[in-house]
Amino acid sequence: MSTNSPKKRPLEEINDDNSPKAKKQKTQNSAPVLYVQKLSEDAQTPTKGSKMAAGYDLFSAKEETVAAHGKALIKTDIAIQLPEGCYGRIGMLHKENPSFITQKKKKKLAPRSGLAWKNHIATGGGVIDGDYRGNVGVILFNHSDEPFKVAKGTRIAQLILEKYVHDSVVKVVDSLNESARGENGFGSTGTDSTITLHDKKRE
Ligand SMILES: O=c1ccn([C@H]2C[C@H](O)[C@@H](COP(=O)(O)OP(=O)(O)OP(=O)(O)O)O2)c(=O)[nH]1
Repeated sequence: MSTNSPKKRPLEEINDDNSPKAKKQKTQNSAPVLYVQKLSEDAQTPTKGSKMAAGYDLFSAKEETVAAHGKALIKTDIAIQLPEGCYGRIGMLHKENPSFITQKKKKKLAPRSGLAWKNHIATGGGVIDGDYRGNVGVILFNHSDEPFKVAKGTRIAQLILEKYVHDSVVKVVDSLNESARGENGFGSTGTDSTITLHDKKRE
């Protein structure tokens, strides 16, 4: 056998490169990373409810009560470093999400959906800057007549990683380019009153 002939890779190695396992590993290696620092023993790692879920569930680190028609800042006891070019947006758990389930009671309550929806709980604030390294807090508003108890370890909100333009500049101008929508807004595309508004304009 000639010593100059190019080295052939074993067949198994080639197959390995294309195997679903190898592909998954490659994807994982190049995936954007959300770094999470736990600030106390009560902190929980954000988790995705499903593979295609848009957001990571965030958990309350302490027991808190949100007063009726009141608000509270619920600490997660995690600090995060977002992937380059992203900010974090805190949003409400989807109403179909089995939310507000304490870890202990999970088995018992798992089929329940949308306590957030049923209990008139909404999130406020919600923008986590890329350079923020403090405790991620979730502002909860309670629009109901009853106090809302948040147990330790409760899923309270979701964190969505969103890409944004961070290097834009502001220019003040006398006019803007034309668009099909123009100044129409606030339900202009879907309510009867808007149709009247459009009709009036055409007259
Ligand atoms: O729901 C929220 C909103 C904000 N923050 C944190 C992350 C964010 O980067 C920082 C500052 O938030 P924001 O800029 O909205 O508040 P601000 O009142 O403008 O404060 P600052 O002057 O510190 O920017 O507070 C949270 O943990 N949860």
